[in-house]
Amino acid sequence: MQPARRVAFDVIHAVSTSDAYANLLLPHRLAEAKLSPADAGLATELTYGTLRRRGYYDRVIAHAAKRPVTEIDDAILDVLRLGAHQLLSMRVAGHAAVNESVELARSAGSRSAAGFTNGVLRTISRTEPAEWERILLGEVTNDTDRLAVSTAHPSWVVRAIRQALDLQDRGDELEDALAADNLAPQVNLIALPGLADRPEDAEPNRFSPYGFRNPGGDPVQLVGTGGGRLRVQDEGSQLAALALTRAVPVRPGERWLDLCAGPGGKAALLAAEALAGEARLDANELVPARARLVERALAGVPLEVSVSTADGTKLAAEHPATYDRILLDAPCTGLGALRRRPEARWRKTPKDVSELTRLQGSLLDAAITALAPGGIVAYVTCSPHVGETALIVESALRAHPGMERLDTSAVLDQVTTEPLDAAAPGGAVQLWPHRQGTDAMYIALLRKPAESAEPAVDR
Ligand SMILES: C[S@@+](CC[C@H](N)C(=O)[O-])C[C@H]1O[C@@H](n2cnc3c(N)ncnc32)[C@H](O)[C@@H]1O
Repeated sequence: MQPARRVAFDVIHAVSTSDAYANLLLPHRLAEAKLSPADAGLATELTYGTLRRRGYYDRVIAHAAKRPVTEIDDAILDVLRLGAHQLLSMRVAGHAAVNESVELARSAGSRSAAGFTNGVLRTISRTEPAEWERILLGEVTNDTDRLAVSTAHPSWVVRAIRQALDLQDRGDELEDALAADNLAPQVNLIALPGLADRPEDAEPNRFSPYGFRNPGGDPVQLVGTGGGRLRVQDEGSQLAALALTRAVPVRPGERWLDLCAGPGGKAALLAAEALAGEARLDANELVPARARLVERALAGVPLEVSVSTADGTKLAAEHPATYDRILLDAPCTGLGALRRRPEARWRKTPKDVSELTRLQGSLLDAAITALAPGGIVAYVTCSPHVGETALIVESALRAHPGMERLDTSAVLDQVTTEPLDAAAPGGAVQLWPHRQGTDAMYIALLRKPAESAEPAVDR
C-alpha cells in the first residue's frame, strides 16, 4: 500500500475516533514515516481534502451503500471517505483508488469489510463527480442547503457566514466566502517591527507593513534562522495586534495585558511594539502548556514579560483599573479559520457557540474592569459568527454604558499599506479569506472614559 495513503488514513481515523487535530498530528506522522516531499504532499492533500469535504462524501457513501453512514463501522467509513475523495475530487484512476482502499479495509477490518468497500467504491466510480453533485443537489429544497452541499459545509455554518456577511451588506459574496474555506492558505510570516527586517526576496503582504510571504524558500528554515524575530503569522492576526498598539500614540510606562495569550503569536508582536514604545506587557493564558508556548514565542524580544496562568475572568477583577491596553483574543469557534483546520466545520456545533459566547462575555466584562481610565481593549475573534462578535460587543456596551467604540477601520487605515475595505457595523473590522486573503478575524476597539467612576451594570 502506498505509504501516503496509510499516513492519511491514520490521521483521518485519529481525527474521527480520538478528537485529534489534523494540523497537529499530520506533521508528526509525516516525519515518522520519512515520506519523500512528493509523498508528503500527496498525504497532505489526501488528509486535508478528505476531512474538509467529509459531510459531502458521507452523503455520496450513504447513496452508494444504500444505508446511513451511522450504520457503517468507523474504520471502514474512514476508508470509504478517503476513497471517495480520490475518486470525486482528485481524479485518481478508479482501479488504483479502489484497490488501495480495499487493502486498507482488509488491514483495518475483515474480509467482508474489504468486499463491502470494493462494492461501495465501485458504485461511486461508475458515476461522474458532476453527476453525483447533481444527484445530491436534487435532494435539497433551499439555498442554504444547496450551498451546504456544493461547498461541503454544515447548513448551520452556511447560515452563520450568511448572517455575518449580511451585516456588512456583502450577502452576495456568500458562495465566494464558503469556497475560500476549501483552499489551502499560503504560509505567511512577520518580521517583528524594530527587531527584524523582511528578507530581500520576500513578497510583502498587501496590508500588514511587517508581513510577508517567502515564495521561493522554506518558511520553517527561515523562521529557524530568525532568532525568534521572524515568525509564521497570519496577516489578520498581525492587524489585530497592531489595531491595539496603534489605536492612539503610546506613552512611555503604559501597562498592557494580553489576556488570552496562548500560543503567543500576537503576544510576540505586542512585546515588540511595547519595547519600541517603552510600555510594559503582561501575558496570561489559562492552559499551562500553552503558557509555556507564550514564553517560547516571546524569547526573541528583549523585554521582560510576566506570563501568568490565571482564569482571565478572575485575573482581570483582581487588577481593576490597571491596564492602558488589553488584547482580548477570545477563545472562539474558529469558524474564520476553517481553511487551516480541515475537520473543524464537522466537529463544531451550535452548542459550542452558546458555551463560548458565555465565556467571551465574561472575559470582555473582566477586561473592561481591568482597564485604566482612558484605556483601550481590542476584542478579537477568529470567527465571524455574529453571536461571538457584534453581539458580545453590544452586550458589553450595555453593561458598561460609559464605554466608547473606536473606529477600528480608521485606525487600521493608518497602519495598512493598502486600504482594507473591511468596515463592519459599530466601527469594527471584519476580515475575510475571500476578500483580504486573511483568516476571518473580527476586531473591535473599545475605550473606557478618561475619568471613569462608572459602575458595571448587572447583566
Ligand atoms: C484564540 S486563542 C489566543 C491566540 C493568541 N492570542 C495568539 O495570537 O497566539 C485563545 C486562548 O484563550 C485561552 N483561554 C481559554 N479560556 C481562558 C480563560 N478563561 N482565561 C484565559 N485564557 C483562556 C485558550 O487556552 C487559548 O489559548
